[in-house]
Formats: sequence, C-alpha cells, structure tokens
Amino acid sequence: MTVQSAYQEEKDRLAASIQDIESQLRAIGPRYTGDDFTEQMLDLQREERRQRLEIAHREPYFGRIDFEELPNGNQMPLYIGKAGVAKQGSNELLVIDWRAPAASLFYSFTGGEAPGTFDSPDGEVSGYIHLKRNFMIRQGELVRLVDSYVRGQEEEAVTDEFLLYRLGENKDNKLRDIVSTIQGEQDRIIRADRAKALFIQGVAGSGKTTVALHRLAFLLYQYADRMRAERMIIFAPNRMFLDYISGVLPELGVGDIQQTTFSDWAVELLEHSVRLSDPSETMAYWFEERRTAEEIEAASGRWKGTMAFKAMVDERIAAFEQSIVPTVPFSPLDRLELSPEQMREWYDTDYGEETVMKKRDRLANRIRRWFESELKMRGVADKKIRAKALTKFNAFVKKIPSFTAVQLYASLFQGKQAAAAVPKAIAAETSARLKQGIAAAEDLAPLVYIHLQLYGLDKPAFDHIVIDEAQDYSPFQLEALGLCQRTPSMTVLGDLQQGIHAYTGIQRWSELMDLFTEEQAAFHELNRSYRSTMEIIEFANLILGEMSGGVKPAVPVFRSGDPVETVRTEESDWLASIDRTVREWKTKGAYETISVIGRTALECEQIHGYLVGRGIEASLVQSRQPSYGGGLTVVPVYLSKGLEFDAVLIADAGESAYGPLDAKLLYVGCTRALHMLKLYYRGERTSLLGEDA
Ligand SMILES: Nc1ncnc2c1ncn2[C@@H]1O[C@H](COP(=O)(O)OP(=O)(O)OP(=O)(O)O)[C@@H](O)[C@H]1O
Repeated sequence: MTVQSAYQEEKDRLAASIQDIESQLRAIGPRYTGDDFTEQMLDLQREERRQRLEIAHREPYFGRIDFEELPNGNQMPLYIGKAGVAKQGSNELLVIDWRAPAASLFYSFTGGEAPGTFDSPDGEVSGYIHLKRNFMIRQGELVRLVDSYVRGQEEEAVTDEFLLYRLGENKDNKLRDIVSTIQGEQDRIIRADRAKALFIQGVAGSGKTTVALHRLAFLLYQYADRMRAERMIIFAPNRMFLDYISGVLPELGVGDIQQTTFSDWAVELLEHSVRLSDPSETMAYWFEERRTAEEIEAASGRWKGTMAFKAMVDERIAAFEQSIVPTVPFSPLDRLELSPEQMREWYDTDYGEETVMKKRDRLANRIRRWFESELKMRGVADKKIRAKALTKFNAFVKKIPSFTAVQLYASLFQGKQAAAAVPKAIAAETSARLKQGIAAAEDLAPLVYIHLQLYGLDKPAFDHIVIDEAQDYSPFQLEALGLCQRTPSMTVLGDLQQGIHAYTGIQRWSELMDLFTEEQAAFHELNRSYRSTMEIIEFANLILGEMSGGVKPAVPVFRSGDPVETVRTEESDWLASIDRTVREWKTKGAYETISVIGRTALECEQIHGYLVGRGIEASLVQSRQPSYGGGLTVVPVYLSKGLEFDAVLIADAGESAYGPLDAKLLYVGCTRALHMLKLYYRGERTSLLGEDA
C-alpha cells in the first residue's frame, strides 16, 4: 500500500469514527435532575460514558497495531486511544483503551519478526505483529501518520520520531499525559502488580511523576472490582506541585483521587489537635544560609525519622498499654470485688485486634456491665447504694489512664526517661513547641503513628498510596502510612540525586525498602531522561560527579539542542544581565515557560523586584504558594523541584551561592530545563562546575 493510500484510508476511518462517537454523544440526551434514586444512578453512568466519549472525541486514538493471534487467528487492526469505545449499537470495538491488555503490545513491541505477547485474563496471548502505526490527530484532523514498524520492512522503522516530536514541544503550566508515547520501561511500571510496595528510583526528568499518575489510571481500570479512586491517595511535596500535576488524571478520565501533602493529611487525621509550624521557617533555616554536614547529620528531623526513634515510641505505647489494666481490685460494694487478674484476662484475651484506646474503653464498659449485673443478681434496689456504687465505678474508671496522641508524644520528651534517651536540644525544642499546640513537620509521622495505634483509622483503608519525592521521606513516615493499609500497595518514587532535604530524608532506598518483606517490595530504575536535551543532561551529570546511593547517571534521549552557557558577570551588571537574557528569550518567542532560578528566597525577591521594576511581567514563587501560573517565574532553587520550564536561567552559579555541599541543589536547578539552560555567576564560579575555563 502506498503512503498516500494509507493516509487516505486512515483519514476516512477517522472521519467515520468521529461520526460514530458524535452520534453516540447525541444519543445520551440531557442530564436527569429529578429525585428518583434509580434514575440518578443511571444518570451517573450516562455521565461517565459521556465523559469517556468526549475524551475520545477530542483525539479518538493515537496508535494502531495489526495483530495476528497464534495459532490460526485473523489479522486485525487494533486502534488504541485514551478511552475505549464500542461501535454504536454493537460490541465491536472502535477503539481499545490504552490500559487494556492487548494495548500493552503497542508499548512493549520494539520490532523484530518474533511473536509479541501480552497477558490477558485467560492467560498469555501471542501473535505476529504486522504493523505499528502512530497518529497525531488535532481538532478531528489527521495531521501526522508514521509507521514505526511494518513486518518485512524493518529497515524503514522510525521508532522514536513521535517521542522526539513530543519532547521537542514547549510546556505550559501543567504536566500532561503521555499515553501516546509511553516507553517500554515506563509501561512495565505502570502495569506492575498492584499488591506491591513498588519503589522507583528515576533520574531527573525520567517521567516518575507522570508514570505514577498513569499507573493509578491503569490500576483503576485493571482492578475495577477491587480498587476505588476514593480509596487512593497521592502525596506530593507541596500545594503548588499538586496544582502543577492536577491536569493529568482528569485527562486520563480519572477523578476523585485525594491529592495532598503529608503535612496537610496528617494535621487533618489528627483532627487539628495541633497546628503546623510554618514550613517556610524550616526552609529558610536549611536553605537561606549554608549549613554544615555536621548540622545536617544532627538534624532533629533525621533523628525523629529513624526506626530507633520509632522503637522508643513503641515502647512508650506499650508502657501506656501496660498501665491501662488496674493493679488494684475494684470494689463497688462491701464483699463485692473484681480482681485485677480478671480484668487482665478480659483485656488480654477478649479484645485482641483492637486499638489501644478502644481496648481501654471496652475494658471500662466491661467493668460497668460486671458491676451492674452483680447488683442485679444480688437484688440491690436501694437507690442510695446504687448511686454510691456508681460513684465508685466512675472514680475507678477515671483512674484508668487515657492519652491523646499529642499527650503521649509529648510525654516522650519530658522527665528522666527523656533526659537519658533524647538529645537535650531536641527534647527542649519539641516540648516548648507542643506546649503551644504546635507541631513541626518532623513531629507528624510519630504523631500519626501514635494516633493510629491508639485510635485506629476512622476511614476506609487505602487501596493504593502514591508517594512522590519519596527520597525526602523517613522510614518512620512510611511506617505510619503503612498503618493505613491492610496489605502494602504503594508506588514510592523519587531520586536520591535530588535529595536536597538531607536533614530529613534517606540516603539509600534500602532504608525504606527494608520495612517490607522481599515478596512485598519491588524496585525499578528509570535512567533515561525525557525532559532535557542531551547538552543539558550531560552538563547536569557533571555537577554530581560520583553518584551516591548506587544510582546511575541520567541517560538522555537523543535530542540535541543549544549548548549550555556559563557566563561570568560583574556584580554591578548582574541584575541587568539577567534582565537582558530574559528579554532576549521573551522576544525570541521560542519559549512558553521561562524560569530564573535563584539560590535563596531573598535573592529571588531582589531579581523579581528588578525585573518587574523594568516592566517585565514575572511572578515570584514562594513557599506555601497554592498554584503555578507558567510564563516567566522567579523561583528559589529548593522550590523548583518537580517543575519544568522550556528555558532556565540559573541566576548565580558562583562559589558563594553553591558550595561543595550544594551539588544536589544545583543539579535540581539545571535539570528543570527542557530546551535551554544558561548560568550566570558572580565572582568565582562554583567548583561544582569544574575548572573555570
Ligand atoms: N514517554 C514519554 N513521552 C513523552 N514525554 C515524556 C515521557 N516520559 C516523560 N516525559 C516528559 O518528561 C518530563 C518529565 O516528566 P516527570 O516530571 O514526570 O519526570 P520526573 O522523573 O518526575 O522528574 P523530576 O524528578 O525531575 O521532577 C515531562 O514533561 C513528561 O511529560
């Protein structure tokens, strides 16, 4: 078949598909607004269908694979799109959903005569692939068609053309879905078994966040009978990042998944019994001035994140539990006594799986039931005697200790025990804070853990948890989250090379993975970076020098761009230089998003003030910012993590800005750039960039 006739055939098929989808949309009719429950349910189903059809209407499909099932199957074209659609009035599929088992061929097949395979509910299916075709459809028109594989003509394969085209595009203020260009290594993670704690170490720009979001869409599709969006949760580092990723799931047809930060979630779980200290103060402490390796090592956040501290917490909970069962008899009347042994027996044997405070309450109720039945059996009817017995009961039960999570946590930092076990400064600081009803981020994991041990979870357990930027999490934090699931089903992703919050995070993945058994945990690595050009990745890799934590350097996708420039500027000309570069980039009109990345918030304020003062429209990113607007932004490097920009200007890569301990910070800054990276420096250039030429 000639290219022209293939193109015409696909154009015709596209027009017919769109017509079919439009006719199905029209047939849905208006929404139901009445009170009838059954009608309301039917309306919800119709609405879901309408949303799926609308997604399909925008771009019905992006791929086609011609498959001949073995043995004896017919050759049939499968069209793959974001939403599966059947032909109107029939069961025949017009488009298959990208998450369907057969669609995995489209992502995993990279050429060759050997049969391709996929797992179906009835077992492994294998067959020959005759054609793999990519489409680009915009506003209902077929704008591009590329055959990346034609059986018998492999030399003509243009495997990555579509990917390169996508990667070369500019980005706006939101992360996008990648269903049409998911790579094999990413697809394996997306479709991995649900019942695992899946750890992903991925270099900057390897698609970790994107892949995790696609994985959720896949899990909801594949395990529709067992997993619900309302019982899934995504933890991201801050609210601005949440806003940045907020477009992906709706575009994949997924709603209702809770997306939050660990701090916001924890404070809510603790029923706002504490207020969170201002996180910008913590940021300012660690990032606005230089800190030493010793200071980082001795940070209270690290100490509180360890399993050793968790053991202390466990001991404290156990001691509390031990003190619950009274050691003296309860005697509501003369010659009527309930022995401590009996109470112990009830406690130990009857309430096995309950949480601590529930057991406490059940014991109190049991004692009450005991004395009421005893009074009945003895025929005590005298109101005065009964009232006296009740008073004794109330006094007795009152003495059974009771704790809130905050009280129990606070008790860890008080008294002789604390003096022996807790570093003095940490005890003093934490106690003072808790007295004012304030908790720091580092207190939240232990508080949540204690709360869950004492009171349990008053919501359904999570079917799946996603943790982004997990290198900043502590083992204790993960343990606390583990209490919210019956069996581990998590996607835990991060990059040790971007572990800029060393005062709280991990240095090796084993610190988190060791919390699970071998069967429960799985580890994947993503080493290809899709975000940045080869020039940018190679430049950024040099900053890190030797990789720590057993991590391999990022491998760029073959996409070449402008060379990275480092330029010295005089102090007196520094701001004007930034102004000139930004103007030049803006005038060129080649970039949609530009960022000037500063070392500190203070520096960013200064740059922002200067630019705005000279009529340049720019926004300043600050901690606790709820959204990211795109365009030109000035952002402190430690808040730029997770974001990306078409062009990045590192405002000052001087030695006084980035010292030897700041390699990861500078790496994060540089790897935010897609197409263009430039660095200014004042005075000496940072030694992290090697010898100044
Ligand atoms: N298969 C792909 N096809 C097209 N684009 C991709 C693909 N994989 C990743 N990308 C793009 O690469 C960029 C980086 O993705 P993402 O932000 O998910 O990476 P990350 O690993 O979380 O990055 P970082 O750790 O640096 O924050 C995004 O623009 C994303 O759309």
